[in-house]
Amino acid sequence: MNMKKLAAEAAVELVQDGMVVGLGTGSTAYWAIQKLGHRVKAGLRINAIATSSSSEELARQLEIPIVSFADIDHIDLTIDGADEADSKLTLVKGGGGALLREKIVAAASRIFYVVADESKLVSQLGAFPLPVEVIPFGADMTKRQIEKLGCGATIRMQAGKCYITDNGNYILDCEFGAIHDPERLHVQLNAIPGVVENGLFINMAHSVFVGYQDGSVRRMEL
Ligand SMILES: O=C(CO)[C@H](O)[C@H](O)COP(=O)(O)O
Repeated sequence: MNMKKLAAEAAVELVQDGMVVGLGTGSTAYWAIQKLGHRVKAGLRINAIATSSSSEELARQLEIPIVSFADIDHIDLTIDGADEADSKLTLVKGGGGALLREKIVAAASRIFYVVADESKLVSQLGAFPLPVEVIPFGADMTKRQIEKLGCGATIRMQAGKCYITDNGNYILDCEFGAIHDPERLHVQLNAIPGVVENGLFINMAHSVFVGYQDGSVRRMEL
């Protein structure tokens, strides 16, 4: 059972003609973009804005019209994945390294739908290391400052080199353990010079569509 595909397709059913749609990043958002591609081929008229170069490339292959922020003043609906979601719909995101663009796009969206398989639902955030995007200059110092907040941080690597985001930055994966006060941590992290953004998405998601092993999809709302 492809739980990610089920959840993604349920959310894409709600996309309407004429919308500006935010395209997420990752293996669940992949299925949403595929489904949107099918719907566009069948006549759905939308414009889309992508949260990563990889999602933009996929959308272009599927002939989904792509716009930029210069062309629009808001996004109607964004569909994106998550690494963790709790019962308040607070999220940890950034496992795919796209958290900054994902947060910019989500913040510009009237509706933000999260799509996930059931493994992403948690009673307590923090088992997944929190991704934090940092400027390369002084990254080792920024890392030490972040660690003073009570975590071990690791610079994300890819093929033996520092992973570079679409924005030319590094990702620090920060192991805080249980995150009891996400609002406070969010403020503390973003106050550190060198931190661009962190992967906590608080009061942003309107619904989380969860795909289950038995083939059902449940929509979580507050
Ligand atoms: O935040 C993200 C990318 O930066 C993804 O949404 C998150 O990592 C979930 O990915 P997947 O759907 O592959 O499990």
